[in-house]
Amino acid sequence: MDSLLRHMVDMTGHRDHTMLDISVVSAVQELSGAVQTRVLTIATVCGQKFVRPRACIRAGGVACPEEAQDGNPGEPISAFPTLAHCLEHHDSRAEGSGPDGLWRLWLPIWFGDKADTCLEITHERGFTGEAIHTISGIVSVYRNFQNLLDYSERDSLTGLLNRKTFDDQLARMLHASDVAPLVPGQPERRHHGAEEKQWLAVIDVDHFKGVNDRFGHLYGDEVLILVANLLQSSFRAQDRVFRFGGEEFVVLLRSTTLENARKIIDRFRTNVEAHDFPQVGRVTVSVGFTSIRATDSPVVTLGHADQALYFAKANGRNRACHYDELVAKGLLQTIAANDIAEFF
Ligand SMILES: Nc1nc2c(ncn2[C@@H]2O[C@H](COP(=O)(O)OP(=O)(O)OP(=O)(O)O)[C@@H](O)[C@H]2O)c(=O)[nH]1
Repeated sequence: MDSLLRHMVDMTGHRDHTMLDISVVSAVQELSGAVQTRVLTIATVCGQKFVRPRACIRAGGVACPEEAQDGNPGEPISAFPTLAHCLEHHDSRAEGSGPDGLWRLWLPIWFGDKADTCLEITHERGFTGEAIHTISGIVSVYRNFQNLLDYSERDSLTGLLNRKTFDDQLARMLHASDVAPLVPGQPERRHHGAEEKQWLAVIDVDHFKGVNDRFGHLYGDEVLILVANLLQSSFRAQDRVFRFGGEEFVVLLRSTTLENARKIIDRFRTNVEAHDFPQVGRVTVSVGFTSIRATDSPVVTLGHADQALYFAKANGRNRACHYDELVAKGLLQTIAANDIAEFF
């Protein structure tokens, strides 16, 4: 019992999804004597379900997060027929033995009718009723805590990630293996296509004060919710979309070329322009974007995107401007890091 309590204290002490995943696999692994315990992400891509490990621990091994690989959604759910059947029937658990002779227990984490996380426990023998009871208890605490973390990371109006989460996500992006630190005097090392980079875009709704003044705050709020929906449908699953507050949004775009970043951002801008907003009609957005360099602090990167956004606002609105291009053309001055810090 002491061990169970220790694991519960450890699990609920985290304020981060990755650490929470690691502590749940460690707890289940130790208490059930399993061969392997994994947290799986169940992602839906183009209507098809895929399964990807997110954290894993093996007998005698060390728990570790599994790195998501860009563009790889994981294995198709058809490789997990028992789990697929369980999800289809909204069951709370499923068990079965595999071709390797090992026994597996799957416990999907249901939120309403959606389960995008599942615990998988592999054992040499079947599970006793008592073991399933204990594991299910741990999974319930994990589920509640995950819900709490989600709530604290999201903006209550739009459901997008909030400003508080941004610094952490940007730091992770900077530490990801595909962002190579720049060594002065040496060319940038790249892991994907020659021109692939990470990008940060700041998006601001044009003349939003006018929307509130003419139609009232309720319609203003609805515009923000619809813009958030358009953001989520216009960007890819591996990109991250945040509401920074008010009518300002930020997107982190993963590994893509300048040409693609421009195309994706412009597709979003035209999607907003073409959308018929109830009562309000036409709404437009301005965007400033910049590449993310490992040598620049988050404040400097945000400052660059903001400078490009203000240029877009001052030059007609309803347009997307690229910071580095404006600087190269002499249309923007680079501001020293100290001066940018004073703005924030
Ligand atoms: N409805 C609603 N309005 C908000 C919210 N947060 C901020 N606002 C309003 O957003 C407006 C922002 O106006 P401004 O910063 O003057 O900018 P703008 O009118 O969009 O003009 P430009 O950015 O120059 O195109 C203000 O009137 C705020 O009160 C919110 O959550 N809901």
